[in-house]
Amino acid sequence: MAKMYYNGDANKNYLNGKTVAVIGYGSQGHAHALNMRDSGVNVVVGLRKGKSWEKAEQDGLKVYSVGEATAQADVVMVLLPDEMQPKVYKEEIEPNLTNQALMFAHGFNVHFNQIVPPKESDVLLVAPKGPGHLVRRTYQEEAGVPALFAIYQDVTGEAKELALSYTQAIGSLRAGALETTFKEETETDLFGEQAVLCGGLTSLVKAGFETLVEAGYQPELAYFECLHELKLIVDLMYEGGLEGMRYSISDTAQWGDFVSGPRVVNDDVKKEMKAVLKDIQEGRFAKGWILENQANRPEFNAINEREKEHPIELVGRELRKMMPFVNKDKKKEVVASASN
Ligand SMILES: NC(=O)C1=CN([C@@H]2O[C@H](COP(=O)(O)OP(=O)(O)OC[C@H]3O[C@@H](n4cnc5c(N)ncnc54)[C@H](OP(=O)(O)O)[C@@H]3O)[C@@H](O)[C@H]2O)C=CC1
Ligand SMILES: CC[C@](O)(C(C)=O)C(=O)O
Ligand SMILES: [Mg+2]
Ligand SMILES: [Mg+2]
Repeated sequence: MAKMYYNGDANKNYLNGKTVAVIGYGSQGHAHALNMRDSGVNVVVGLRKGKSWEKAEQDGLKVYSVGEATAQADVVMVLLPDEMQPKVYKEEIEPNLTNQALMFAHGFNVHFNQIVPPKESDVLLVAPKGPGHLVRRTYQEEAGVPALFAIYQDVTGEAKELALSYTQAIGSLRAGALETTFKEETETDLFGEQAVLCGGLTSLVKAGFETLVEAGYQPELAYFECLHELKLIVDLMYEGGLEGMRYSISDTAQWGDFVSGPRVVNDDVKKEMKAVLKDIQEGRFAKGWILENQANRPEFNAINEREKEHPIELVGRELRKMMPFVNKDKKKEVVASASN
């Protein structure tokens, strides 16, 4: 089994007297900044003027331009959207780097050579394995989201101490962290979000919903069956793995799980998953995403608009209005993140 790191493995004083600049205040940025602030770390936020700037100030944080935040920090955590990072790094972060440690939450830009860090800096990543809003919410619940950390460059000999101390300060050592490389983090994160967590899941949900609706069943029922209940089932998997979930479902469901699950996610699906992984490993996915951004995202925007109008979204929006308990906390987060 891989070596796991928990709270007892971190030097909790390592960040004392140091300043951490969190660049960006979106999903991950707000969570890292607030969790570290609440853990007693001196945090500043680096941003451009706008919605996030106002929000970070309202949250009681000190906000500066990206360059000013970088210049005064000992540690610089880059939490801008991946596609924005190379430009902001070149124009505002790099000119203000002396020997600060440079950190990321995803290895994409370093691994695919879009950012070439200076030789004088420790370079590392701390990547929570969960959405930023849950990194914040679980921290407030005295829990945490697991994380990966990786050292790309260790000039001071202290990079691992920093990684662990940082991981502790955002609450992730409560759940456990493990060491990886920039390559492994980048490739597995991209694969997970494309094949399983986001791409695989949304396609599975839509295909199930469409199958029921096309067969004449009520859309509201199909929404409850294929989307709403998914959270309840996944919560059981989160708590007790596949076995824990199967304990709670009927034996009829479990038999259907065994015999029909592999018919749906069959060998052809796995073959396609392997092809997706290969595109990631060989840089084709990264190249396509970089080019899509250079062209101002024509395909991304078109698909995004189309997806918002999918019947499952239309019916879901109406049904959730009648279930305020479903998103009483999330409502605030979604409104806030929509403004980022
Ligand atoms: N989302 C997640 O949960 C996860 C993300 N990651 C990684 O974390 C990193 C951050 O991702 P994520 O949190 O999703 O990013 P977001 O899209 O949520 O970040 C948006 C933030 O970046 C700011 N920003 C954008 N452009 C600029 C700019 N030119 N100058 C200054 N600030 C700017 C925005 O400010 P403004 O309001 O002014 O637009 C906003 O505060 C990425 O590397 C991602 O891969 C890793 C694990 C999970
Ligand atoms: C699953 C998507 C993710 O990788 C994440 C929340 O971990 C991301 O890039 O947002
Ligand atoms: Mg991820
Ligand atoms: Mg990701």
